[in-house]
Amino acid sequence: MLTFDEAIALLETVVAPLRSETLPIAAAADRFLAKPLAARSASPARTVSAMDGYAISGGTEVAGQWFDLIGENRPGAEDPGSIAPDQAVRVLTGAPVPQGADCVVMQEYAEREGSRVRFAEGYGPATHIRAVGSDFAANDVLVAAGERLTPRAMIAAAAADRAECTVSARPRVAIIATGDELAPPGTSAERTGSVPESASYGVAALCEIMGAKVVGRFHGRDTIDELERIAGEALAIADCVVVTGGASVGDYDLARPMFEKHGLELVFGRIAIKPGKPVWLGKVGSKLVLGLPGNPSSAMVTARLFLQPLLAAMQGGTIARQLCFVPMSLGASLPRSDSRETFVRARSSAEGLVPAENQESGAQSPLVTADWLIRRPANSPPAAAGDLVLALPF
Ligand SMILES: Nc1nc2c(c(=O)[nH]1)N[C@H]1C(S)=C(S)[C@@H](COP(=O)(O)OP(=O)(O)OC[C@H]3O[C@@H](n4cnc5c(N)ncnc54)[C@H](O)[C@@H]3O)O[C@H]1N2
Ligand code: MOO
Repeated sequence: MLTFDEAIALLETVVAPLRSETLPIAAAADRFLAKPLAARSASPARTVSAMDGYAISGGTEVAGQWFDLIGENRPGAEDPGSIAPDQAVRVLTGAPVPQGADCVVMQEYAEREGSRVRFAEGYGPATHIRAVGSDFAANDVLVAAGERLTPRAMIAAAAADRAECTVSARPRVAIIATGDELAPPGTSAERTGSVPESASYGVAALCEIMGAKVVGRFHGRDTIDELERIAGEALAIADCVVVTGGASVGDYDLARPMFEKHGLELVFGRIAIKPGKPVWLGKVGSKLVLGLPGNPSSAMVTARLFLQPLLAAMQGGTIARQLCFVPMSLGASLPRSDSRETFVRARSSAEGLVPAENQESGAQSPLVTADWLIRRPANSPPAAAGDLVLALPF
């Protein structure tokens, strides 16, 4: 069996960024940039005040000295003017400072008398002046290709002063849940032996959060004819097909066979991880097919570990960014781990990461609060509260 890292390396070889499109900045939130976004001009474009106060020269050493107040600069003022050493200009936050000024004194320190102003001791050492280009220079790349336009990055994107940007198209994903026993939520109690189909709901939500568009949802019964037909329909409408269940070695595990007629080329199958051993990846022409185990915890863990990086990479994002495991402190102990590399579902708390009690692949209720995955190498010894572990937001 492959290791997790070997499987991810293979995934990286088969995923390519999709087509791109140009959008108005306002419509590009949450999308991945396909072309770098460079600043049209510097920010600030002129040297400006960071406070409401008075621009003077003489720095922070002139407490008590009177200055002649010769004018006022507001944000947007076209001509910043200039001052001599005994003069001051009233400035508002964001206003250009006059030539010759080297300090803005906050108005809380000012004493005004007619058209004169002086300042109390202690107004320094900050000069409250933002130098031209101190945030970024003209032509600086503010958002690199492959970055996502998060709410934070949207600020920088708009600050670049461009009306449009070029982003990757949203991957179209079709999801197929396989299994005779599955029933849509709300109908399972009506049929003895059925279980609510849950795995695809987590997968679909993850797709949306990752910027993909879910273009089809299918439920396939465990007959090869029906599954082959559904596989064909899903491949026709999607860039990526995710199939849940039927991934293991049982007589009715048809997730891979259903794509064989369509020309499936396997990229990897069966990984030495727990949960998620049966996860597999294939290609049908330019389309990717990801097979997730049916057990809901396994499906969600493998969606996080494989589908999330895959969707990012289809949009030009980096896989490493999606799999950045960070050192975290354990909030409770962990037993010795299995002979497979293990991804422990845990919830964050003020004490550190607390592993969920139920680590069964079929468990569903712990997923609500398990917001981290702890990565444990195969055969790890027991770990105690306070120990550092590597973990990934889940
Ligand atoms: N002899 C072996 N048996 C199993 C092995 C093995 O190596 N040898 N692997 C086990 C592992 S690990 C996993 S994980 C499961 C996964 O198997 P499948 O992907 O084939 O999943 P199914 O058999 O279709 O279903 C397993 C389980 O999950 C429920 N399920 C399936 N789909 C959904 C869904 N969309 N929503 C909710 N629940 C779902 C299904 O009813 C079963 O209970 O195989 C082990 N077996
Ligand atoms: O590897 Mo399976 O996903 O543990 O139950």
